[in-house]
Amino acid sequence: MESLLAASFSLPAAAFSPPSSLSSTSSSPHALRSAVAGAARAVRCSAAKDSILYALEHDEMFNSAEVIQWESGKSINSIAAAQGIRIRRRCRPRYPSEGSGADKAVPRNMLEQIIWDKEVEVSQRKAKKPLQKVIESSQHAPPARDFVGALTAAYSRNVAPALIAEVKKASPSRGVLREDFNPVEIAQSYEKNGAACLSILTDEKHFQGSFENLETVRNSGVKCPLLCKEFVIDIWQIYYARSKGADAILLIAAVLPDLDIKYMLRICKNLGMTALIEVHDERELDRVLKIDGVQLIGINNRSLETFKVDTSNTKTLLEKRGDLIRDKGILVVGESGLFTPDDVAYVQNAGVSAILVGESLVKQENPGQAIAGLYGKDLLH
Ligand SMILES: O=P(O)(O)OC[C@@H](O)[C@@H](O)c1c[nH]c2ccccc12
Repeated sequence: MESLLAASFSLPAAAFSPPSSLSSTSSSPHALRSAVAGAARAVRCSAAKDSILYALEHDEMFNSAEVIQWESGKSINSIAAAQGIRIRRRCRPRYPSEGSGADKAVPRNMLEQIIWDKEVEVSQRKAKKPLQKVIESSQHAPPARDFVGALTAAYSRNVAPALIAEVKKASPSRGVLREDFNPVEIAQSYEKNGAACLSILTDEKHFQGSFENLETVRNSGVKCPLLCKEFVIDIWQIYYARSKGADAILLIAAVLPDLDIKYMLRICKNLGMTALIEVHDERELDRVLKIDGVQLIGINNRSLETFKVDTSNTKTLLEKRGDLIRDKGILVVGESGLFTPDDVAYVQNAGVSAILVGESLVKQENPGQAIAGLYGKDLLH
């Protein structure tokens, strides 16, 4: 796994007795970087090594705080748990002192199940197409479109939350939403009826989506910026999404420790992509608000652990943190469970600039025409 934390915690502890120059108070960033590079070169696990060396060579973020975490010998699961993250990772090698960890456990909820399946899927995909190859493909993709720009333009055009319309065939909570599913037709009809951006689900196992859907929509002449709706656990997926034409990608705070979010944000920025960082509760929101460079936060009204939907979640979180969010110039997307003009007005009054809607559109015979029903008016292009 190529995320920075994943890579670092794949290292055997013995490979990681850094020189004393690595102490956070005494070393310069340069000394840190070269010490870390030295340690990385000594590592036998090639995926971890590639990832670290790649990060260093491409001037990815590496600071003393991370090295301290790295040095601490804590597993990603215990670091994540300390940040309030309940979702455990399974496939990452552990420190010997950690015992059997999550290996023999059963998943505690659907999100954990999805993440464990995703770990297997990503490692299989990477075996077929290693990180370097996928980075090369991403460099040949047409440039990323301005996701945030499209949202703000649509907001001022309509004086209503900009629409991110979702191309979604099925979900674990709702089953198949649309039998006759043609992603390009749905995307074109959303665009024609005023969607600012589109969200394309790419998870196959639980949502019946695919990266092929993302790619065909991107190549179909649709101009709206595209969000890759994926369960990202590894930077490989970000480069892959870009190589298939994504302009933005979802990062879920319930799954990713702060350090992974920071690292992934940096990669998105380098690729010209926008990260939509999804939160569901106050603790996740507070974590994300401490991270620099966040432009877009999604408040999911649906818990991915219990699937309970509660639209007042957006309102409650914005009552608590709306001022800080505005001061930071962050745009908020209200996500899930929106069906009527009243729902849209409710989240608009709560302070969102955009909404992310799947089910209530995709279930209608003509998903594009359903947009006017959702807003109670036609949207301008
Ligand atoms: O179909 P709905 O209730 O309108 O929801 C859309 C979107 O918010 C939802 O699909 C979603 C939000 N966050 C996610 C993360 C993964 C998968 C799916 C999602």
